[in-house]
Amino acid sequence: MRPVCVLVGVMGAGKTTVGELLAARLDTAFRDTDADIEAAAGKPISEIFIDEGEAHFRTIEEAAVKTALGSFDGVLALGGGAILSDRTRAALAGHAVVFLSVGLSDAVSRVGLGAGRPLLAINPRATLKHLMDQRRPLYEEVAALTVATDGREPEEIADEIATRLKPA
Ligand SMILES: Nc1ncnc2c1ncn2[C@@H]1O[C@H](COP(=O)(O)OP(=O)(O)OP(=O)(O)O)[C@@H](O)[C@H]1O
Ligand SMILES: O=C(O)C1=C[C@@H](O)[C@@H](O)[C@H](O)C1
Ligand SMILES: [Mg+2]
Repeated sequence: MRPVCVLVGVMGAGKTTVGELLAARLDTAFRDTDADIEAAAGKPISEIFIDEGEAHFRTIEEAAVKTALGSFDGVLALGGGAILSDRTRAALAGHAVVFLSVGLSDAVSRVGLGAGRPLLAINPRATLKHLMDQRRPLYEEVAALTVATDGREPEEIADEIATRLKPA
């Protein structure tokens, strides 16, 4: 069993929003590893960061991604930093990974003050810029498709992915 596609991208790229729409279009289920982690921990990711720290979050995130990749056949969204793990990037080889790209100004306007996103608690704009610069090569490394999202409605993005996922 494998996901029909796996969405990656920085916070605010629209993985959750577009993923839900895409799953509905493809008549399949949607799953988000951030939600899996919160359900298993019984608390929000922001509290996991406060109580156990980011390193612990990354460990449980790697396990959550591995589980989902092997047990789910719908549309899967990963957390924005999941691709930081070498093992996760290796596990994504051969999957239909879609990188939702977004520029800094659209990402900042989408995440606002970063509520619920612990890494954006301080200076969201500068932090997002740093994360985007650091991670873009990793998203590109794992992606089979890159879809630009700036200035576009989530429905239009989901339609493009559905079209491009279809075998020629
Ligand atoms: N294409 C878009 N145009 C305008 N707003 C969008 C678009 N995609 C997502 N949004 C909005 O941006 C916000 C962030 O989107 P979303 O939560 O889907 O991002 P994400 O990539 O899942 O982020 P995270 O990595 O933090 O989970 C939401 O308020 C959503 O409604
Ligand atoms: O970009 C990141 O590192 C994160 C993105 C979110 O999806 C969550 O996984 C968490 O807030 C960390
Ligand atoms: Mg999300």
